[in-house]
Amino acid sequence: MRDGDALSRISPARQDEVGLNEQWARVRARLQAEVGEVEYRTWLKQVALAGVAGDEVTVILPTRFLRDWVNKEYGELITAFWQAENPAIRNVEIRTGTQTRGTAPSLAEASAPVQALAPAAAPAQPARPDSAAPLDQRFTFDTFVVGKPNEFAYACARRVAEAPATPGFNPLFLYGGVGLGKTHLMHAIAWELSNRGNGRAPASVAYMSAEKFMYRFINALRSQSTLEFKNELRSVDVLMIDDLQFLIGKDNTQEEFFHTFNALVDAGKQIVISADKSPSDLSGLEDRLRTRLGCGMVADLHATTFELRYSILEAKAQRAGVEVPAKVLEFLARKITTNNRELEGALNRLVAHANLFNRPLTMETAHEVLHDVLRAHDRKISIQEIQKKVSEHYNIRVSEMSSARRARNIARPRQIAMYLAKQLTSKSLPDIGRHFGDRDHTTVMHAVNRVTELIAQDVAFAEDVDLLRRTLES
Ligand SMILES: Nc1ncnc2c1ncn2[C@@H]1O[C@H](COP(=O)(O)OP(=O)(O)OP(=O)(O)O)[C@@H](O)[C@H]1O
Repeated sequence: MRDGDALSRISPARQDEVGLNEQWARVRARLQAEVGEVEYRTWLKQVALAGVAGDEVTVILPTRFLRDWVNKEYGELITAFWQAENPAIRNVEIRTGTQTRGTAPSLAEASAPVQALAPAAAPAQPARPDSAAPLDQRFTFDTFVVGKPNEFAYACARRVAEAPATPGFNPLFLYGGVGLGKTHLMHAIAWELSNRGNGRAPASVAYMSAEKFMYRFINALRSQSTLEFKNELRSVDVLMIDDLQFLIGKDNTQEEFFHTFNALVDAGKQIVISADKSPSDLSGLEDRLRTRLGCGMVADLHATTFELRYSILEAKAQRAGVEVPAKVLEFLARKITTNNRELEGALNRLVAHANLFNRPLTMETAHEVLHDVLRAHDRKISIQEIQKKVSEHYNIRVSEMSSARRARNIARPRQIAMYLAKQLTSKSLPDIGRHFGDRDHTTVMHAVNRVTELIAQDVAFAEDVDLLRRTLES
């Protein structure tokens, strides 16, 4: 997008914030006028100004997909409009990121290098040593949905955040399967402790994965700075190590961790650990470490229930400001049962779709957008099962599914069964045809199209098919 020839004579841009915002408002208005309201709302409304550094403007978009699309389709237009506003601008950089304030950055930020501006991280990160990892701003107690499977772990985490290093809660050991919220709870504790009010000073918190701990330790060994590493870690109020199972088989790192652990607990500091198993099941960890890990509070995050999954989806959809019908939430909560990360990922895809196309979400859209995820979670519904259920529903004999009879009361249920076979199984059209009296794949395709049409035209018919689908999926 650079246009070096024409503009190389012009000095770097130094704009005050007001001027910058005004220019940006005019650029947006011109974009809107140029591409029209619908296109603007679909693709460009979410473009936000991140800042100006030298002769380069940086704008940001919330997703990579949007960034790439806007870059490809509108990059030149945005650059041209910026240059028309301000001839000192030579380049417009389009990145992913989110804006935390409604306006452009301050003058000090605007003249800082672009790399420092995007993507914007929201709340200030807590005081922590250099080796600690940043915290995810989304992982707070407010956004954690509590249900039967995680209420105990949540209560323990809350307790530690309110009164760290209370005997009986130190260390706090959180364990459970993949994606059940261990990291979320750890970050929530860290945010809480680092923003403490009521006259209490913010605690210094070091959160890192066990893997990072090991690499930091190895680096310290190499650069002969183990003393600094030890001092750095031992100076914190709270040490959190995520995914401790990574230390299995890493004897030297375990040893170092054991000493750090002891030094901190002896000094009255809080330790929070997460792992995929309980301390007693973490075979491969040294016995003395396992014993110490289990001597505080051990809390299990159990596999989620349908109710918890539904509540998580509901809360996340609400936060995203997108109306998702209860039927769609229920469908996702029934279908994606293994881990909350996948559940959230599926919802995010639906939300992005709804935002992009500005269309309400329906069951059809959910099936369309998430077909790959759903297929992976397929309960392996068989065609025979579908044929049986549909026959029962329409009160016909199962053998009619394969018969040559073309009477409407037989042919329509047969078409519905073919449609459901296409939707709910991963079988190909010829495969499906074979199960229905060796019919040709074009017959199956016709059935799928006909049922799709009828669903769009006839509400009662759509409800009938949906009911059958839900019965089969439950
Ligand atoms: N109870 C919950 N309420 C809201 N969001 C949740 C909940 N449980 C999990 N999540 C979300 O699911 C995703 C995965 O959670 P998290 O990363 O905390 O899992 P984890 O148990 O640490 O997994 P791993 O074993 O892979 O480290 C995150 O986006 C998190 O916000």
